[in-house]
Amino acid sequence: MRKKLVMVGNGMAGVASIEHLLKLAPQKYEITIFGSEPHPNYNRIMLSSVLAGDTEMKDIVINDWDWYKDNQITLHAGHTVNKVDTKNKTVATDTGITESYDELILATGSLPFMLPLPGADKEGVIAFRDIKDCETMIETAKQYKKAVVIGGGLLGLEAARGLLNLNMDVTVVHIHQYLMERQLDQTAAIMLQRELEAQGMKFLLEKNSEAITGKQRVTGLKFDDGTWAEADLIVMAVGIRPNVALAKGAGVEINRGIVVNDYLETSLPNVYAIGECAEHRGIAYGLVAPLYEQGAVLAKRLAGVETEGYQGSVTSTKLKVSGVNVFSAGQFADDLHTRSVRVQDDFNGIYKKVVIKNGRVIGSVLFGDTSDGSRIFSMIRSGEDVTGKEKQILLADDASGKGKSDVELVAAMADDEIICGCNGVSKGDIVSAIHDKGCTSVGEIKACTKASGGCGSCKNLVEGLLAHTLGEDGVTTVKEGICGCTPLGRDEVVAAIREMKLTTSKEVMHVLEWHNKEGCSKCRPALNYYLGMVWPEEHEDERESRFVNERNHANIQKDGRYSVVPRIYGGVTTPEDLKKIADVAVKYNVELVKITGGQRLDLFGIEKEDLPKVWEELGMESGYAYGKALRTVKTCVGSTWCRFGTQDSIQMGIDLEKKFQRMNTPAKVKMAVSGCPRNCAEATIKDYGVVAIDGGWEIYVGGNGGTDVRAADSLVRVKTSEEVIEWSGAYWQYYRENANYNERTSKWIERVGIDAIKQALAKPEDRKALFERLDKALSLIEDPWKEVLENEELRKSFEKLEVNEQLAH
Ligand SMILES: Cc1cc2nc3c(=O)[nH]c(=O)nc-3n(C[C@H](O)[C@H](O)[C@H](O)COP(=O)(O)OP(=O)(O)OC[C@H]3O[C@@H](n4cnc5c(N)ncnc54)[C@H](O)[C@@H]3O)c2cc1C
Ligand SMILES: NC(=O)c1ccc[n+]([C@@H]2O[C@H](COP(=O)([O-])OP(=O)(O)OC[C@H]3O[C@@H](n4cnc5c(N)ncnc54)[C@H](O)[C@@H]3O)[C@@H](O)[C@H]2O)c1
Ligand code: SF4
Ligand code: FES
Repeated sequence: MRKKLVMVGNGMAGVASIEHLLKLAPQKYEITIFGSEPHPNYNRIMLSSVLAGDTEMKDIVINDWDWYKDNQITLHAGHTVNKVDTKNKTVATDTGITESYDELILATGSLPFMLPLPGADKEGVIAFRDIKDCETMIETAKQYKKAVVIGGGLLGLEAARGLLNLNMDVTVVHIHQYLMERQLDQTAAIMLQRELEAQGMKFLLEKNSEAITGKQRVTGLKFDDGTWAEADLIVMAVGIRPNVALAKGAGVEINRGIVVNDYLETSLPNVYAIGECAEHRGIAYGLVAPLYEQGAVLAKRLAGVETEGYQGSVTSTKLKVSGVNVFSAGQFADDLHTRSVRVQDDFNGIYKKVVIKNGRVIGSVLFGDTSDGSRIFSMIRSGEDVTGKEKQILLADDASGKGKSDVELVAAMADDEIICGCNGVSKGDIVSAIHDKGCTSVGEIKACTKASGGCGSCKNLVEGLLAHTLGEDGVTTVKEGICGCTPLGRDEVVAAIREMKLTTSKEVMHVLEWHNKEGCSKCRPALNYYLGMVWPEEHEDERESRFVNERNHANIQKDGRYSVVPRIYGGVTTPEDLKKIADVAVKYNVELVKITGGQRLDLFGIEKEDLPKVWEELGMESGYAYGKALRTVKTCVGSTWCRFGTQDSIQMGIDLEKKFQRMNTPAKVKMAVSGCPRNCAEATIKDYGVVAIDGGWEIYVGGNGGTDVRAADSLVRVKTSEEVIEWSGAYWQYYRENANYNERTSKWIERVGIDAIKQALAKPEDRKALFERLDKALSLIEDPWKEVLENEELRKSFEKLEVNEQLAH
């Protein structure tokens, strides 16, 4: 006789455990499952993707009706168990079904916390927890416009992104000073907020909701500061509470959740609890990875297989919002006993932080680039000693000191270890898909096993496992799109812009079927650049797509104020200009005047609202110190003053700067001119360097003096100054037309090879055509400072700091 196993709750944790049990002891139990929801077991995580329109409801079913039949499981879907009689070992449902058990699993999950606000029972006030909520939102969006999401945590932001995709006007109301405070520090949260605002989300921070207004249906949300927000739909995403009512009624010990030991046993015999309803060593988890780990242990216990028990989990999270990469793990906040390593790059929207205590990594926050996530998470879990290599965790260029590579990480994993937490896919499952189903790419693994189809944070590990199993050559690498919003690469996008005559980012995203209709911080500035490059006349610069410095034509500093660098051609100034600069510096309390490495004067500590006045009073052109553009042309004194000089390097530098100022480029570019091979202007570590030689000039390209120092390659030797300008124009246009957005010339040349560039510029007629195209583009660009001064609306945008920007300071 088989023993009777009854499970209450047909959700992710419980059914995953049953799957394990069926593998370990297929015949041991006669299994009955009760579930309140009228569906077979589905992937709750993927509701965010369904809402965002990226996945269809039918694709999130984990085990369909047939699976229950095939495994002889009786499923009562749509029936809620409302009584457990532990004496007689029976359960009873609200629909009149009674079932006896030998072993009982409580897998009742959580309930969304609903703020007990007056009016919370009105039509249009919902949570985001199940298929029904998801369907309600999709239906509501067809009829109504204004959505308010209460709660700026993971769930709230994923709901908000989905509602935006449904064309609703979405405001997120958050009680805390910054978003996702349970997962992020303030720096990462501000970067996230900026990115989401750029996607169209609105935020009301530090707002305490007081009441919901409306008659039958909601009309708005009132706050305790007397303000109000209009709403046709309110989604509450303010956390969850373990669903313990049934267990409590049965006399099982409850704390926050149902208290369980390492074997998932409750205080009563033959009654187990698993998943979000359970509390193990004081923790009730709210993510699936720990629940799968619990499931494996419970399955062993029920199958009679030896297990050392569940030891608790370290968790990591990743926000599932297209175009935004956010990762958080462990203890990410600093305290007296921790020290951290951080990398912050506001220009590319990247922030990485690793928190270390007693020589061990205990937590991390990554924003913008989360590719290090699995590696760092593995360090947290293993507790390995990183003393002396702390900085290399984030900063090493190669793998040395960075810890294990993804291939090494997966190689060391046991077969039943979970690689994809979102979908509960183990290393063994993926290896089987590779061997038995012939999968050779991440896309194929996703299609076969669903691994990497959720938050995407396991993608590196899946890639590592493919490489480990098949060898590097056996893996099919699918070309990466320019960002997560599209599978298309740069060349395909640029070709489509040309061929289909696309002139706005919206058009590109629409016609090329971007997954995320608003784009993201990676593709929006890139598209704006490509469009401007291909259609200099037709494309209107999309200011909102640019990063903050380019929008404000000045460099934002650490303290939120700005620095201003006026154009000083060739690094040569005059007493009149110096006087003007000094006057402005005094008048606007400039705290620091600094001579830069590029021979310019940088005025630090200017308030945003003063920027237009400063520009007006300087009466000089913008030095573009903030832009992906020509920054500076550095010169040495040259033949006019220097006894070694063979050419007039100052004049050459001024001519180059006057000709190419305001030129937009894929990444910033710097030039230099030296009057003899002694090269005092350091021209061979510039993007474009000109060095005087006997009877002419030698032109160098692709140098870099920054993080990755690179000596420039010699491009050509020419005789006259006119030829220097001609080659320069052709070279710049070729770079503009062929490099990836954000690709410095040094990286570009390494990628395409100097010979290819020499070949492309070899013919005079090709150089002429390139030059003409650049000339055309340059003729259309105005000085950006002047543009602001002459445009009332633009000037106004500097007047007052917006609330959200104030926070960023
Ligand atoms: C939109 C969304 C996105 C998420 N994204 C992520 C993510 O990216 N990563 C992550 O790790 N986690 C995510 N989560 C959390 C994750 O879904 C949960 O941690 C997980 O589903 C919990 O599994 P569970 O089995 O404990 O509970 P559930 O999946 O909630 O299952 C419990 C089931 O029991 C049923 N039930 C309850 N009481 C009874 C009763 N008395 N009788 C019969 N049936 C009953 C419920 O109806 C429910 O179907 C997300 C959650 C949501 C809502
Ligand atoms: N990508 C993911 O991993 C993912 C996605 C969705 C949900 N989840 C999980 O689902 C569960 C529910 O998510 P959640 O975001 O609701 O929970 P949460 O507890 O992580 O976040 C709730 C947020 O709401 C805010 N809040 C609380 N009261 C508020 C109020 N009165 N007004 C405004 N804001 C208020 C809190 O400050 C908090 O940031 C969590 O366990 C979460 O981990 C995970
Ligand atoms: S590079 Fe030559 S010309 Fe220029 S300053 Fe140095 S020595 Fe003089
Ligand atoms: S861990 Fe989220 S998709 Fe794999």
